[in-house]
Amino acid sequence: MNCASANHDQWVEELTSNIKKLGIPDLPNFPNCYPAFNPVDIYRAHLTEYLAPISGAEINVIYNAIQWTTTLDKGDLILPVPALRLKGKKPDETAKSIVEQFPESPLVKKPELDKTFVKFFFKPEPLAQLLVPFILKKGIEYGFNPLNGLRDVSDPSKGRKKMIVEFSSPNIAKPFHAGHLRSTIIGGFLAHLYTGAGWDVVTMNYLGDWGKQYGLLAVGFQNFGDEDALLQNPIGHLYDVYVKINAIQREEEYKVKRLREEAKELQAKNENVVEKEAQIQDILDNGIDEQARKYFKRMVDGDQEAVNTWKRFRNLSIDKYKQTYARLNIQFDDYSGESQVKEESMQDAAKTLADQKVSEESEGAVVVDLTKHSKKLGKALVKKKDGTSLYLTRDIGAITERDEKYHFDRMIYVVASQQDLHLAQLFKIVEMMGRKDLADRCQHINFGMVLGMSTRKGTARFLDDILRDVGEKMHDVMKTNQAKYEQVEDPGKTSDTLGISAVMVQDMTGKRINNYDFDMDRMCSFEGDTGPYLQYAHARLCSITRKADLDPAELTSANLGLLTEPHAIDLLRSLAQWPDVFQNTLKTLEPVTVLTYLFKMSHALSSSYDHLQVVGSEPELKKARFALYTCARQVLNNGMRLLGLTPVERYVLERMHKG
Ligand SMILES: NC(=[NH2+])NCCC[C@H](N)C(=O)O
Repeated sequence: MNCASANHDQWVEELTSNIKKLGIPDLPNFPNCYPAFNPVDIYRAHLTEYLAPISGAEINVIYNAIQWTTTLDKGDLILPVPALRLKGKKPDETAKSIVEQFPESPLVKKPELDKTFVKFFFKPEPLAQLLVPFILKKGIEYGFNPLNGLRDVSDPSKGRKKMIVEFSSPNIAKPFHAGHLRSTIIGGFLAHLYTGAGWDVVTMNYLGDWGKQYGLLAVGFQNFGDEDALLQNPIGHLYDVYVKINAIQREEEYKVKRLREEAKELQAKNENVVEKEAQIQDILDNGIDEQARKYFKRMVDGDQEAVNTWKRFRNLSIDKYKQTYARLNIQFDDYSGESQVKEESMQDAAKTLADQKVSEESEGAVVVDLTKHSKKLGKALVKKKDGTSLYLTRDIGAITERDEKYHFDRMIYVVASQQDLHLAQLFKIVEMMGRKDLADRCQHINFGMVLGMSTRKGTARFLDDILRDVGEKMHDVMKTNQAKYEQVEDPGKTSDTLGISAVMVQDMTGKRINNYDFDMDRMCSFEGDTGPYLQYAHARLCSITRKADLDPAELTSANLGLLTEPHAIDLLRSLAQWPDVFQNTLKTLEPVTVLTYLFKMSHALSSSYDHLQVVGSEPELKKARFALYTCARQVLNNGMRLLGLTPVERYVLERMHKG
């Protein structure tokens, strides 16, 4: 996607000659206008040129005022006249005079008036001539725009902007809960989004892998660890070990409490408490909690053996995570984590906070009083009485380290909204340290909860369990159509992919901030806007390609003037919107923006099948329709990949070929 490449130059030449044939003299050149990436920008520029003399508004204002529409009955592009900010003129009158004076255009029909709006509809034939070769040429890049990420659009040599997306970030030896699942899905999507926009994206996983509880885990392993089990299933085994040792620790805690009460009672009766106190002291000195504390201290002090054991647990867990992430099309460039934050960076930050009188001592601990800025932010603890760091302290150290290591232009933290306060405190403290520049480059992307996520066998613990369950469910469903089932090459793999799509699409169906119910039946259903439905739409297009048995190279010679039916035209109009949907998604940062579009497009597609048959049509018509469906498949494929889905080429389901 190098815009300076010979490939790109050749494409620009081709496109220029193509639009000349349509009566447009040259490719437009405006700020925010990317004709080589977004065909609708050619229309925007064309409309701007026609609107300038008749509206009296300024060119840039007009260009930016022209909007895309979410439903095609509103037109392909729409001009809200008030957005032209023409002083002293009534918008409805201006709109009327624009409609009356708008000259005959090679690209759009006569505009329509709708109160203070002017609606523009694309002429079908030029649209087909412009769009189909455009999509065929751009292929897997259609819709994406690598120029968005340039530091300076007029000078690509200044390089691309750098983005860190921190997401997923599970805690080792703890369950991978729904919050991590959502962070993984949304973060993966954001990474694809910014990569598609030409940013230089670093994906980062910030593991929860530090703190006294990891000393506890090591002690647990000394007691209950099993080498074979560890190697076979590190995540599951470490979790089991953790649960066991944690139970003992709790028991001891409870025992101390009870002994203390008993000692109190004895004291009240003036009896001897020496024995009870010795028992209490023994637990406090030698119990699991103290062992864990000592072990963690060894880790902090860099004791080789302790550190190595810890590294092993961590590395084995990461290897396993990697396999699971790969199923979701996700790779991390950087497995960082709380354990990786240097003591030095935390101390530097602590010193700055103290020097600037931002932090203060409070009963032996160190706090930052944020209530001066906002009551909601409260007082944040940054150092415990015993001098050890906290989750927040480590995040403060980490943010400065990342800045030094990556010099990022922006960083996104994809974390559940339960941690809104934590991240707000983090950003505020960084600002108060005199690093507003750094805080301003960071953003918290939050999301709501998943309710009732459980597997067939009980409460969900790990991502793998969830994916296995939905995969099995999809497999069952596929088997209900035995004849079709037999055509699927690797049903296990296909059902796995479908299951993953089901989970992901359900997750992305609402706005991020909304909670939703984890509903396995609904997400695996083919009725309604689900992952399997989207996969079905894609697989069906692939099947058309197979059956048409045409050489893709022949498509360039298709007679696109034959695409005249309303269904064909509406499908083309919908396909033209995809680059604008992508641009809009960069603003909303919501996967649902993409998903809503893909479902709408798929519906247009499915209602067109009966009207636009490929097999059995005249050869020329067959070719033209095949070109149209090839474009639709490309757009669906690009959209699905942006969401992190793996489009399947062949699969079966109950309602197959119903539509
Ligand atoms: N920089 C951060 N604090 N990222 C979020 C980490 C999430 C944390 N490991 C948890 O599970 O709650």
